Amino acid sequence: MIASTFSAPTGTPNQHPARPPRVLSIAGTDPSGGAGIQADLKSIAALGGYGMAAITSLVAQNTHGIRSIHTPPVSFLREQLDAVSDDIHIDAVKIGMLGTVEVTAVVGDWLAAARPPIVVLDPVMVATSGDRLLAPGAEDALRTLLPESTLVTPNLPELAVLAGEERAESWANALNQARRVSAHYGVTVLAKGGHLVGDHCPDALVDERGFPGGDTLIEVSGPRLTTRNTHGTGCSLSSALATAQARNNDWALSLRECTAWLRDSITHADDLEVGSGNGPINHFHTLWSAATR
Ligand SMILES: Nc1ncnc2c1ncn2[C@@H]1O[C@H](COP(=O)(O)OP(=O)(O)O)[C@@H](O)[C@H]1O
Ligand SMILES: Cc1ncc(COP(=O)(O)O)c(N)n1
Repeated sequence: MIASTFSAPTGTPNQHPARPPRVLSIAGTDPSGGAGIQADLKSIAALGGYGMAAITSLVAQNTHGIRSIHTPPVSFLREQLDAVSDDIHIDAVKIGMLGTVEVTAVVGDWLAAARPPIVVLDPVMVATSGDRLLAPGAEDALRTLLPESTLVTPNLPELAVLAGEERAESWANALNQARRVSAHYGVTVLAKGGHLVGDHCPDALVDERGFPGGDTLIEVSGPRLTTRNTHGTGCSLSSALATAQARNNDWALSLRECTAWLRDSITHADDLEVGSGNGPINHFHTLWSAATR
């Protein structure tokens, strides 16, 4: 069921038709399962990919917020990354929480050596709960990864930091900010409307260099859903996009596929009843409902 739901239409470029795309998440943990590496692996699997994970930081957190963060020695992160790339052809990388300047530098060095074909950077700075996930002063280090990335997926506060500007208060301003970041760093930017108010949630891919066909904007929009269970939506969308793009090689198709899946996962988030704070989304709603049909 899942294969027919998410397989690319006939005629769409598909680099590896014979096997699922291999997607490596480089991110922090969420032992309550809603965000970070745990959300990434679920999202990669839900989109039909083979998920792998190298951990930057161990985060004691739940649906209410973050309690503490333990960062293992960065030499050990490099060992994890090399262990994967020495053995396995990686189709796409998703980068989430980096946390420190040192971790960011190790990931940058590894990217330069391993050269994965698709790099989706979710520039995680602050959790939904308001807790910091990036050390103060590490923003400049994070910016150095932008030219090495295929796609960067900031939420509105993160987009403002990347642009070095005030936070956009309208969708039109967010798109203009995304255009400036794209032009300055030579990267595709996903502008996300989740942090705006209004009855719709727009998302758009922006690339000032132009997508194939010449457009610089690919926009989608859906109704804003009423739920407090949106923990990990940014993590989930970025790893889903890395997976879909490795399969489709078509950003417009990947964005439509992933936002439709995310909307379904948010719509059915309340069914999970996990935790008493901001709970996770329902990553496998499509698969589970197909299994019981
Ligand atoms: N209440 C909601 N209803 C529908 N979509 C949402 C809702 N909240 C977030 N989204 C979607 O979730 C994704 C992540 O958005 P956002 O909340 O802006 O990022 P982040 O999780 O990184 O803070 C976007 O595609 C956004 O449109
Ligand atoms: C390890 C890790 N990475 C990212 C997030 C952000 O997720 P959210 O903004 O939905 O809280 C998080 N809470 N934990």
